[in-house]
Amino acid sequence: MSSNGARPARAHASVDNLRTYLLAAARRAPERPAVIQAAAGGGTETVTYGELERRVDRIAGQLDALGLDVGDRVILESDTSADSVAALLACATVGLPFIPTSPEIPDERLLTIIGSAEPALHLQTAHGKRTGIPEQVGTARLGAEGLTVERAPAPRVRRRRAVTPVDTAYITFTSGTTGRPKGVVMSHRGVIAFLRGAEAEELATADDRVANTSPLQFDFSLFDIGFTLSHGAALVPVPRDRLGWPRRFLAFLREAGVTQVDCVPSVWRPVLRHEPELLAELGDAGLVRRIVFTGEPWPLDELRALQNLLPKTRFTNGYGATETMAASITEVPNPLPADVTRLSIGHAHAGAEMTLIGPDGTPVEGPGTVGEIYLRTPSLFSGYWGDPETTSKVLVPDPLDPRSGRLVFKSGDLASMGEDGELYLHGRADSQVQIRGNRVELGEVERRIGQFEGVAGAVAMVLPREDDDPLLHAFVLRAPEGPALDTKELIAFCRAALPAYMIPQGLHVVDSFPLTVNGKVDRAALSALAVS
Ligand SMILES: Nc1ncnc2c1ncn2[C@@H]1O[C@H](COS(=O)(=O)NC(=O)C[C@H](N)c2cccc(Br)c2)[C@@H](O)[C@H]1O
Repeated sequence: MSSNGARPARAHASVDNLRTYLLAAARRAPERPAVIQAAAGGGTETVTYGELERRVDRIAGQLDALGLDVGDRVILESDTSADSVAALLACATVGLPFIPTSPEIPDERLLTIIGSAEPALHLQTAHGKRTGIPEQVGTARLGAEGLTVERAPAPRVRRRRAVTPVDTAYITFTSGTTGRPKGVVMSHRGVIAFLRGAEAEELATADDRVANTSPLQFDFSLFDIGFTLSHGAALVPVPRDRLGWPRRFLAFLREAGVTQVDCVPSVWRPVLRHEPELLAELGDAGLVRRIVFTGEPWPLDELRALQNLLPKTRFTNGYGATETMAASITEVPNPLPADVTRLSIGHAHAGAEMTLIGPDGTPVEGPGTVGEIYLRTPSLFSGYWGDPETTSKVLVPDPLDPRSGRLVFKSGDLASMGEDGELYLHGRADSQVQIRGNRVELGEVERRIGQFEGVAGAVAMVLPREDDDPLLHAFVLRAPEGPALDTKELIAFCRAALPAYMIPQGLHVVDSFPLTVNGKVDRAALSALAVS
């Protein structure tokens, strides 16, 4: 306790704190651009590392004045921007876990998150439209003066004096497969451990300008922020309303001089369909030198089409789960050799290791043998918020060293080792499905359909039926301006290569895939399509 016994003064960010780690560049070169963003009146504006740090300190002081304690949660409802980055670094400075949420999530989902996380404060931008925040939660807005408190949070007893690396940096709520959102709790130490591993891959330099295209609540955005700032590079948040308009999206990338684009595969679909030449011109102009993608398998013909337009661009496949931020970052050859039918997820990033474990709990041997990926890594999450039981199902004793006390992440992803020593995904363990007693490799079905002329992508899933065995459905994405798809021919094409039980019984040709708020194919929405 401090000398006069009064409430201890707040010990701000210490070692291994997200703020200290991400603002290191502000020491070295405060005049360098940290964030380049769309300006209100058109064009772009630049916030330097020095200016960013000033905003962080101002907001940290305002948060400090609210009398919250280390560990009290702050909901940060915003898109990625200089202000929201400053706000999350300010939270990290004073030890307040931030819960990133996007303005577009529905009210009831926000209320579910509030019910679970019981935050002290809801923070949105000056233009934020959210209303109806429960009385017990303080509210504030982010603007030119930093924080403007509308309803002060109830005062807390400050029991903690320091912010330590094991304290929570953020909690991000994923829509768990059960539909009930799970809060993934990530410590400062965890997220920094992953970012250090990513740095070792030497993907960027301080001269890079990295476009962020994901919503803030998707940890891909937290990766973009952490990756970019830890390299002393410039973060370029792409305004959400441009992502759907290829011409505006590409014009923005050109205007901001973007050298690296981080996005999920679905972001490129409309660009490929409507503005391939404009994209090729960006590559010719020496922009978009690297594309980083993650989140789900990318249909190879789409990836190949993109590579044809960008022969000089490097492609990086990032694989992993929010519970460890990610696991591997793998260079994809450009062009992808013609005989390659699946992307590898390589091997774990520096500082981590993926092991394939069989149903009996021992490592699987030999190429081609499928096992579940267990990840040994320092970037493990702390657990699911308020749910130790579900946590214990994925943070498990290391099967190769159970007495050590070390926990590993049981990923739920199946993979096998290729002849090349690299790992290849085989889908989710919990979506391994049986049709008439035979195990169906959904990825196998999707790959075969994807090879059919005129198909731009396929999603296969097994849907249950009342009092009958489940049915195998396939949703087929037509290639833009491709030939009309003859489903009988497509089924015959599948029969030529797949066993009978892997032939889709329900075939649905679609012009686009529904997407989740994080930009992934929305399988729940597709399954609803099948029964309608
Ligand atoms: N590259 C792939 N190919 C195929 N299937 C992938 C890939 N990346 C994931 N997945 C799937 O998505 C699951 C996980 O989803 S998640 O928790 O929302 N996380 C994510 O998607 C993103 C992930 N946290 C992340 C965040 C930042 C940087 C990177 Br680099 C990666 C994994 O368990 C996989 O099933």
